[in-house]
Amino acid sequence: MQVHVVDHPLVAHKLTVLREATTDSPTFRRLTEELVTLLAYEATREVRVEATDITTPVAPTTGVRLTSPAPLVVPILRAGLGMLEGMQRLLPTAEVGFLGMIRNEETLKAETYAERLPEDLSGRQCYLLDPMLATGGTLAMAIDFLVRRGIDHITAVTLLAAPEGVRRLEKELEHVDVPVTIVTAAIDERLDENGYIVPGLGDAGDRLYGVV
Ligand SMILES: O=P(O)(O)OC[C@H]1O[C@H](OP(=O)(O)OP(=O)(O)O)[C@H](O)[C@@H]1O
Ligand SMILES: O=c1cc[nH]c(=O)[nH]1
Ligand SMILES: [Mg+2]
Repeated sequence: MQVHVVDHPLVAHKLTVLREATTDSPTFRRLTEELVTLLAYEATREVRVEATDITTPVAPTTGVRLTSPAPLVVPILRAGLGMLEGMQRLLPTAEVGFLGMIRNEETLKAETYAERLPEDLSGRQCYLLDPMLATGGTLAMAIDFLVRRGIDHITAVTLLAAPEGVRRLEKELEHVDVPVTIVTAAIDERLDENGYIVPGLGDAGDRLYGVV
């Protein structure tokens, strides 16, 4: 597994405003989208392309275009939904599938409550979207699910990651053949006793969509 922390002053600035407890929900949603677009630029470095012949107004030349089928983008509901538009801005032709997952607040174990993905995922490249990699349980379960369905290249885009979650994913993915990359805006200090990232930004889903 590769971990890529995007080191850029604009990312750091937007993340700082996002973290602030006083940032309201509309601003939080807008900043999430903007951050994802910046992260997506890095996350799509290995997007599959193929050579294509074109003719400019001046001369024929060879360029590249995204291979078909287009990559699959999978936001993990709820909070990952806030990242979808930012990702689609860079990959407008991507197909979108959905995974609904929730972490049990007591056991911290992830559960899947919804799944809507294309039937055939074999040989597909996938971008998983979830702002928070905390214990890593949610992403580990999502990655396992996608690999079993045939996805053969995964990039998970997160806003924040905890060192504990990154270590867990590294361990759990040791025997997974599919290449997995985590692209994140920051790796924070630690998890607290409730499994929240410290300093973090609180509950991403609640800050995007309200407390349920
Ligand atoms: O790494 P983990 O310890 O598994 O925690 C991270 C998960 O927790 C949050 O979702 P939550 O369960 O709060 O659902 P929500 O998006 O509906 O708020 C977050 O969006 C991740 O999916
Ligand atoms: O800090 C955290 C941990 C899990 N989920 C969140 O939304 N925030
Ligand atoms: Mg939540």
